[in-house]
Amino acid sequence: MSKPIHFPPDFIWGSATSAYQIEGSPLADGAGPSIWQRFCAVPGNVRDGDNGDIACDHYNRYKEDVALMARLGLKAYRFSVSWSRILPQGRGAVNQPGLDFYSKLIDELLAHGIEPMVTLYHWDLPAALDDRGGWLNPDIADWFTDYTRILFKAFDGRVKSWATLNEPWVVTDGGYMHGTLAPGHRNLHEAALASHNLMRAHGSAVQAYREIGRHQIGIVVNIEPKYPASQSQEDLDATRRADAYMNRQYLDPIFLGSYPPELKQMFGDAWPDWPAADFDLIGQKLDFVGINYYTRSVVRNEPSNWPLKVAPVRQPQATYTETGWEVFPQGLTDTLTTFTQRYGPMPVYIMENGSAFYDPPNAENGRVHDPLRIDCLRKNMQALSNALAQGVDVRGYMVWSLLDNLEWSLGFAKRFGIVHVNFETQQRTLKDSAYLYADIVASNGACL
Ligand SMILES: N#[N+]C[C@@H]1[C@@H](O)[C@H](O)[C@@H](O)[C@@H]2O[C@H]12
Repeated sequence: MSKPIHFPPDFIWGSATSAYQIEGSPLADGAGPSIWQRFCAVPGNVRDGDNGDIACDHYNRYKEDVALMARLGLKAYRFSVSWSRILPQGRGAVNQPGLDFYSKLIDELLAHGIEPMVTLYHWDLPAALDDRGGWLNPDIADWFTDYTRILFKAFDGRVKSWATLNEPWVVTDGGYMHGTLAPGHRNLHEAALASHNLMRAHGSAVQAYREIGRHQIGIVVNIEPKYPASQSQEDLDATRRADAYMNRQYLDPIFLGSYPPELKQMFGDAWPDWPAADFDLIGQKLDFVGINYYTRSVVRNEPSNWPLKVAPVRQPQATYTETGWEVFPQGLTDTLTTFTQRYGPMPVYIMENGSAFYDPPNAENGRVHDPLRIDCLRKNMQALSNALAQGVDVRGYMVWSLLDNLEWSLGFAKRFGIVHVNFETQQRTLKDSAYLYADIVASNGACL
């Protein structure tokens, strides 16, 4: 029987997006190109040749979208800042119209009683910095810190929640290990170097915030809990490797002062002995951790698979989303309890959770019925409540996503929004899941 669903009275309900996925107008008002602009321009990189030139046109429609958030009763909105709007060359001269856009967005949110939660880096590195090596250049820790200082000084009076990075694992695994995401490299040595430089940049930005900021700062990581396909030693070892690579790689250096030993075993000479001083920098105290949870994976040993030698095992009875992810709400509970057990109690936000299903508007009444997304949402709410009942200090939940948007290399075909976007007309239509989410927010989950 399901346990009673309960959320703390001050639980923060919101939604999440990212700049390149929704804003459009990537070069407007003096902005510089990002690596995603370049990546999308290479034929074959993005499904259907899609790109962020228009996306949800949020750059021009942000007031309409904030009004949508207010209609849903959201208490918070997690968005990212495009680095190359602020610093078109990634460093040097500030582009004031870029700052002005985010200042107006923040004021619009505050005017509607919606807390802005800012992600400083959500994958759209300025192309000019990639020309200087990007995340492979150790100087990027200083470049990133200089960029974040500009935002801290400009917005910390109005923004009370900052996250340095979004999903560093995806940045390195997609961008440098497998080449499926910008900047499209496939190099084991580069993946290790990018990963470590991301963490150095994270620590340096937190250090800068402690000099300037007055509120809270954290990091957002994706966690995909790993479950062994069998109790054989090979599968148990494979599961540990997968967990070390995807989950512990980013939280261990922050909270435990070292990387999981499995990484050196997997990467070999591609994984140097990093300087001890780097871990002092990376290990800056955080005010919260943001966790993005979507799915789990069941893992078996697969010696032929470079470089982790693991393979996922599809679960025959399970429901899978359009992105091929198993619907497994128990994994959300397990992620949260495991986090607390490994790193100790601390404030956690679910900064992304959602599902991609294709639900076209009903031809007769224009409504968007999305029963599978509603089923996922209900089950994840139960799982979240169960984690809270087990003592995990979860402070809030941001549904991914407010709007259907550019799903990176999957283009616009994969729709995560609780609000449907017609990308021809830019018409927004609340899906049935948006109405349910509004009820959840209004009742603090009591409607479930
Ligand atoms: N795929 N998928 C959906 C979602 C993606 O759209 C976000 O930008 C990422 O932070 C994270 O991968 C999750």
